[in-house]
Amino acid sequence: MYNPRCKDLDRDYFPSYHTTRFQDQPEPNLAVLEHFVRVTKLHGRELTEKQGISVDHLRYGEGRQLAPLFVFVHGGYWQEMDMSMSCSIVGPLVRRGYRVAVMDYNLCPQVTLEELMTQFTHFLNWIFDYTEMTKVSAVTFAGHSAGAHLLAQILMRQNVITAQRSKMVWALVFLCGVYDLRELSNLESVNPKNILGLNERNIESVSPMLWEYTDVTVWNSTKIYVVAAEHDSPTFIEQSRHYADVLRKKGYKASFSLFKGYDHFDIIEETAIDDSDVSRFLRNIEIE
Ligand SMILES: N[C@@H](CC(=O)c1ccccc1NC=O)C(=O)O
Repeated sequence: MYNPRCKDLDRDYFPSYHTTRFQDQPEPNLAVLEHFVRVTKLHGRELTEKQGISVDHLRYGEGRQLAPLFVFVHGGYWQEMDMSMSCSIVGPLVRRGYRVAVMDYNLCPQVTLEELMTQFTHFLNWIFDYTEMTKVSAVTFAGHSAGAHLLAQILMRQNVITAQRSKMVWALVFLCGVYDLRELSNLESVNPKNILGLNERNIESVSPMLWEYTDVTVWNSTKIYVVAAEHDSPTFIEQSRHYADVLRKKGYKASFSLFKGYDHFDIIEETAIDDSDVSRFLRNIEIE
């Protein structure tokens, strides 16, 4: 167990129960999630309405000059949220000279998690084709929660990610993710009626914590940041700490950090604010 003292795993795997905000509301967990959806959707709309940034699936830079690309993969435990709630991160990065790609993906149970993971590798392939076609200078990938889990595959798919491609990757940012799915696969709260399609046969192959990593050296120019929020559950925090350890022991340049003051949701909401702690962290990645 990631948190041996945990008495209620359902609770530990329900990020909204761990917020310290909205305590004056009858159900703070519902309030934090409702707030997250409202605020992140607003961030998306404001990009076009107030900030003059066009959000298609990709924002192209003016002309074809070299620019770094930032790719964001949203969370929602593979079954909720979509692109319209995933644009908070765009504004501050565009203002720093990045192009930003925000990924949309099929949700469970329309696809099983295994199918979604396969589709994610197609997305990675497409992104790298795009970087090659449009002269992107470097790429940073960030995933939140379930999106961090999906992103972990980038380290495994040598058939898609050639050495030349991994050298283009400045950083991988894993925000508040889960990397070992064994505990959550039987929780009705996270996997109702097994909509993720998990079983004993596939549980290890969908758990990045348990993978054998080979070809680590092709990633020696990529920094890996494994981040958890202070007000994530102890289980979530330990998953991140442990995953950073696993990666470091394999030889990756991986670090763990706990972001003070944030919960699972405002760590994303505040990516929309140019001088928030999380935006400052994302911005510093390029100069570290
Ligand atoms: N229903 C969950 C929501 C959730 O897990 C979640 C929501 C938005 C973004 C990320 C999430 N978690 C991981 O992917 C909860 O209330 O905590």
